[in-house]
Amino acid sequence: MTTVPDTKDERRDAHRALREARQLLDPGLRAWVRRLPEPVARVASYHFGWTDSAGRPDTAPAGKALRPALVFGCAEAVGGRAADAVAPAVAVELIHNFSLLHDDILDGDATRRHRATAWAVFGSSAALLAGDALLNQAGRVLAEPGGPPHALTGVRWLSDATAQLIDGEQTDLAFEERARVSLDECLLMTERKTAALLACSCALGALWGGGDEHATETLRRFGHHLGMAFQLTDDLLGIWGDPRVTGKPAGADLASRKKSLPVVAALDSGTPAGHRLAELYTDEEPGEDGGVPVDTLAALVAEAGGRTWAEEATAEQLTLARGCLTALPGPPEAAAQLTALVNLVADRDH
Ligand SMILES: CC(C)=CCC/C(C)=C/CC/C(C)=C/COP(=O)(O)OP(=O)(O)O
Repeated sequence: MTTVPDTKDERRDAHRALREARQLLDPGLRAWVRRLPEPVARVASYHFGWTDSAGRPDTAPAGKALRPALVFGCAEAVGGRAADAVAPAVAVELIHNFSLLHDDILDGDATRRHRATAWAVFGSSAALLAGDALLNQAGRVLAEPGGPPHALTGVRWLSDATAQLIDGEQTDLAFEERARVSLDECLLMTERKTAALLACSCALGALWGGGDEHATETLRRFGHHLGMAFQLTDDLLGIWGDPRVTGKPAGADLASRKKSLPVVAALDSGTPAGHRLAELYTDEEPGEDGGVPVDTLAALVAEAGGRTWAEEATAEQLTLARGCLTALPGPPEAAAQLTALVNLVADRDH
């Protein structure tokens, strides 16, 4: 959504990195999901796009695998091998998908990745338990007997990131009940809900790649900035994204009165459009017919400067992320691949 100095080559590199991450990740991820009891294995398998609602093999979109790509990229950026970092890549993808399964129930979202959400197909109880099962498997993946000596550190980091994710989610939900939320509060919620897991993915990759403390903490910071930019873009797509590309209904965040970053920036702007938006957000709850058209709300967010603020904040976070990649100990191609992923986040449309 933001204009970046991108090239076709970089974009091709980034897509290749995501494809390769998916290939390296999938056998391990499938094996850990297969170990789950029925019916949670079937619900999880549907959620990942491997089977349809009747349990028949399917090839539905399984997600971008951004977090695993960061694990692998950061392992290589400190001079290690991506193939040695499969366990943390599987673990972060399990946590990510636990959070999506639960998030769809909490938000009542009926569509994800262009198909019906797991709860919409199998019911809330089944989807809730499938999420629980993925969360539990993530810890097991890292704590497997015979793992590396730093495995326990990895378990602690992942557990810390998951605690932040849960806290961020509950804060996000609490915002919906509040008339006013400050931008600082919203940024902190974003850091916890989204950036913490991306930062952890990068740190785990560096740890499994044998990086020293300085490189590992630099890459954790890289993941934090990339995560902030990722959620800012997600919030922009949640209002102005093309539903045919995002796989979610148009303006879904506005219809559910989410206090996402562009909305909070608009509400905080002190402009007439911001005041009008505040009246509509609090006084007119979405009714049977959806209440105020989301187009009206989206126009007010833009008029109050919320869209421009979010685009500028995204660009700032991406610049900070790129700045973390200048002096890494691994081969330059590995840092270049991470830069390509940054540009892909900058340019993402789903
Ligand atoms: C505890 C709990 C319920 C937490 C919820 C946290 C939550 C859903 C945060 C949103 C993060 C986000 C932008 C996900 C989309 O990731 P993506 O675009 O990488 O997804 P993909 O895998 O489909 O590509």
